[in-house]
Amino acid sequence: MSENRSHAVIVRGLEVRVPSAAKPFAGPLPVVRGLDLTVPTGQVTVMVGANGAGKTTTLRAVTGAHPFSAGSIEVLGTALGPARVRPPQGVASLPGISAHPRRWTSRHIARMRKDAVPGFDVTWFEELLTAFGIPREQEVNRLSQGQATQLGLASALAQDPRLLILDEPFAHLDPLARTELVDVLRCFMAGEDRTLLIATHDLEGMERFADQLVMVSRGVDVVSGDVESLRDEFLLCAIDSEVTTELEASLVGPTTTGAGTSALVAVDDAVGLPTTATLRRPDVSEIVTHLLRAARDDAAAERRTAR
Ligand SMILES: Nc1ncnc2c1ncn2[C@@H]1O[C@H](COP(=O)(O)OP(=O)(O)OP(=O)(O)O)[C@@H](O)[C@H]1O
Repeated sequence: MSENRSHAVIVRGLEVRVPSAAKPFAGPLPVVRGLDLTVPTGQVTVMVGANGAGKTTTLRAVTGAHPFSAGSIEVLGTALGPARVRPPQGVASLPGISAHPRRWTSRHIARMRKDAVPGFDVTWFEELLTAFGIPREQEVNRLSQGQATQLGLASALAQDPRLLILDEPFAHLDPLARTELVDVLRCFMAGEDRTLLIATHDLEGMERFADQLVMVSRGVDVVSGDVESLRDEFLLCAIDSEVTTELEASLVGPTTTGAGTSALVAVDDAVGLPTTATLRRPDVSEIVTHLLRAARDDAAAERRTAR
């Protein structure tokens, strides 16, 4: 299998610039700065990162909704030009490329999608709306934020895409709707040749669902790999004794509370821990939380050094 067939998305050295809010007359500033991303075909890739890390901007570039200034993007074997473009056929995303007129109802959207998107399955769209409990005649501008998200998801899923790109699909969903969406996405992935790229802060229920993890910090990918390998690479340790500077150097993203210090530690470094330390295998959410803390602490240390 060529790399293009084995990867639904290949991003190399991506740079995306946005206008500076602080200096509106200055040129656009890069907020994605040399990012690499590969999304294996047939797998679920989860993109994580702190607020403002550049996840949405990256996904907008990958869906052709935002121009990029350097690097390359290939989606389903098609190279995207640096200008704003339509994504190749077979790609659906949330939020979609075009916003719907605010007075439209789901019936208008079904009609428009059916005409515009080859393979749009109106029956599946209607079934998803029923499952999500979206009122058919409600105007889009009168839907709650969670319902608007569900409408967008139904519209994306009914396109029967090979590649589904979702930015924060769980935001605004109640716990039941969230759980049901994970089930819908599991069904989607059970289909042949399906790939999911999802940016989320919410990793609950992602065990045994997420295959690949990409962590973005300040516009670059700082960690990427398959979830099970990352879980094998680290242990979660709890230390209830004093953490010396030497010991701290081997801890990843440590946090100290009254109950002691908790951190990730590379499996090879675990031998250097105090004998009273307890160790166990971390889950995805724990890995991400500690890696995010490590990235934030590194950024703060860099800023201090630069002063
Ligand atoms: N249109 C814009 N104009 C100016 N700045 C922007 C614009 N879009 C994004 N940015 C800036 O780019 C940076 C990255 O934003 P982005 O939305 O990609 O982050 P994110 O990782 O998706 O964050 P979050 O998790 O909070 O959604 C932020 O500093 C943001 O303020």
